[in-house]
Amino acid sequence: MNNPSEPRANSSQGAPAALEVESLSFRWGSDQPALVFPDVSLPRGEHLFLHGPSGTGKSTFLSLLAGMLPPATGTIRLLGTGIRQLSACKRDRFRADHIGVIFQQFNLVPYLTAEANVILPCRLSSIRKAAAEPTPVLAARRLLTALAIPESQWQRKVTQLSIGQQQRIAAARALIGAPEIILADEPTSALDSDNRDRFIDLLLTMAEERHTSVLFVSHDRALARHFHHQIALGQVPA
Ligand SMILES: Nc1ncnc2c1ncn2[C@@H]1O[C@H](COP(=O)(O)OP(=O)(O)OP(=O)(O)O)[C@@H](O)[C@H]1O
Repeated sequence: MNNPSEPRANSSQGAPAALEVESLSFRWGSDQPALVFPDVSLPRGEHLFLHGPSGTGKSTFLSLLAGMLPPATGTIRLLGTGIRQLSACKRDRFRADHIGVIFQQFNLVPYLTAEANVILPCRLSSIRKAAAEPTPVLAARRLLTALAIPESQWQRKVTQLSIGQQQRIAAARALIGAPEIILADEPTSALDSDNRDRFIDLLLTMAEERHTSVLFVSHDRALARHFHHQIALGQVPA
């Protein structure tokens, strides 16, 4: 393990941390137990591996961080912005501009081609579009190539692709336009070992080059060695 540790307090010359979480909890219903999450402060450009048994709330945590669920208690700041203090419209804009999310269920647009799905964030955000160099189409093709999606598949609807190919399309969509934060929920669950290693290499190389912060959720503890920090979510609530 490469010096795994709790993510440390932000230290980069007063710049806001990529991610700051304090006293966060959530309840799926009034009859459901509270999910209680650890405090996290992840500096810009660093990456964090999150693991824990099934049902401990890893996906819920990512949805809270992405501003898609309202916490019961606590605060979440992304790049210094209180995500829940934004209006719904501004929150959507913030997410589109600054966060690449890889959902466990991929959330691809079924009637769009593989290439069009990857380009989508550039249609939703002028910041992502400007950062997708030299053009969104060429940036998308470069990512598809790097993730070993054959050119013959690029113009096919995503529903016609294998599950492992769909997961790599979802990964490319999160990476395009170099968002400052990547939230990845089990992003390698459907990949064979070659494709898993290729994706982690690409993700962490891009993170290094672009100073991107990554929160990577996985059951596979063997992957933790690739990341600066790791934390575990504790017990499945009774
Ligand atoms: N949409 C939902 N409605 C009600 N309860 C939910 C919902 N999604 C998750 N839960 C509950 O919240 C708890 C945490 O679920 P979550 O999916 O966040 O865990 P997880 O650690 O990501 O699990 P896994 O590793 O199996 O993906 C579980 O008890 C689950 O039943």
